[in-house]
Amino acid sequence: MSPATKAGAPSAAPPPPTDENVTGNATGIVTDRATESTGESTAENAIVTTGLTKRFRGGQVAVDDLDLVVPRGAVFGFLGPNGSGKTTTIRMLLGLVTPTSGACSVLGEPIPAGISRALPRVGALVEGPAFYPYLTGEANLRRFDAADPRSDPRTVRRRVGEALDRVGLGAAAGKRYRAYSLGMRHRLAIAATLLGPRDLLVLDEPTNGLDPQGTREVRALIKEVAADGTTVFVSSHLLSEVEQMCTHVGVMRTGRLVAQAPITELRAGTAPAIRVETPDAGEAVAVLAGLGLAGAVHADGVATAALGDAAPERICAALVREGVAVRGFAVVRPSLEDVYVRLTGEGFDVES
Ligand SMILES: Nc1ncnc2c1ncn2[C@@H]1O[C@H](COP(=O)(O)OP(=O)(O)OP(=O)(O)O)[C@@H](O)[C@H]1O
Repeated sequence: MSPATKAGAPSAAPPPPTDENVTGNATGIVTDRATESTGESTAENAIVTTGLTKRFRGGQVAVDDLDLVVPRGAVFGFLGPNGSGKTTTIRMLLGLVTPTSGACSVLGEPIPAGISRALPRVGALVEGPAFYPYLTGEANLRRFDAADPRSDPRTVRRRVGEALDRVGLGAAAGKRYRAYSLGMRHRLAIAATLLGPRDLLVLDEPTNGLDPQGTREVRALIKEVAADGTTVFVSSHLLSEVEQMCTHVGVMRTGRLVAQAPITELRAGTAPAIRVETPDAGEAVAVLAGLGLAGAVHADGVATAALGDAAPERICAALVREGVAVRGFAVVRPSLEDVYVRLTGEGFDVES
């Protein structure tokens, strides 16, 4: 099997389901049953799933009754800890694994029935890239393209060149893959998803194993691709990453979707607070409470309270007026992690 086609290769043209690991289709995936039951338009949304469920042989429910809606044009962060069902969901969306029940549509096409119409417009990167180490980046992409029966060999030179330029590897096109840094390898994998015009990119943990610099590069690249109008569905277990890159987020936990919304909407659900660094934290709390701010407390030389409708500059002025030595003063917006903890009541394997 060539590296370009073996499971786990970045694939703009995933192979048909092998179903080596599926429990068959006892209840039958009703893929042509429209996803209308959710009332979500498959035309306006790049991905819609309804009750999507995957139970592996042995009874393991990897994905449980998933109703996912990814609007067109979004950078949708599919967030969840290890083992929460992200990859299995992505594999179902790409027709690589057959759902046990439920339905899904990609770019308005039911999967798997309409997969041949949807996939040419989808670039997908699932798990680790697999390229020939002794070939150049350009030659690897050419081989990769040749493995896609839908691609046109007459335009391969131009398309490969454009994809390499797009990911910033134009100058390194003639370098052997084995001489690429890890960041360059990830970029080449993304280039492989961009060998044709794509309406949707599906990227499974595209920054896995990258150093902070490489992570930043890939994040910037994803934003650039999205700015051109491509919808991006990207899985990650890193909250900070999703927060910096995505417009929308869906949070998975043990196979279930516990939240999905635009990031701004999720954050809006948690009120901002003020944070005062001072050696007079006890006095600061008294002043804050006196101003009517709720939840004023202090610990380790930091006084905090809910901001409410109060004007931060007035709070700061009042503290100084009352003789509190203000060393630091900030309005703290809740991070996605705060929201996640509030939603699920749990911590998260955060890595910033
Ligand atoms: N082929 C399989 N057979 C049996 N169980 C599986 C199979 N693939 C995945 N699972 C199980 O399904 C659950 C979800 O796995 P999945 O890989 O979808 O999670 P994930 O969120 O992508 O995790 P990670 O972030 O570690 O990649 C896990 O408990 C996993 O062990």
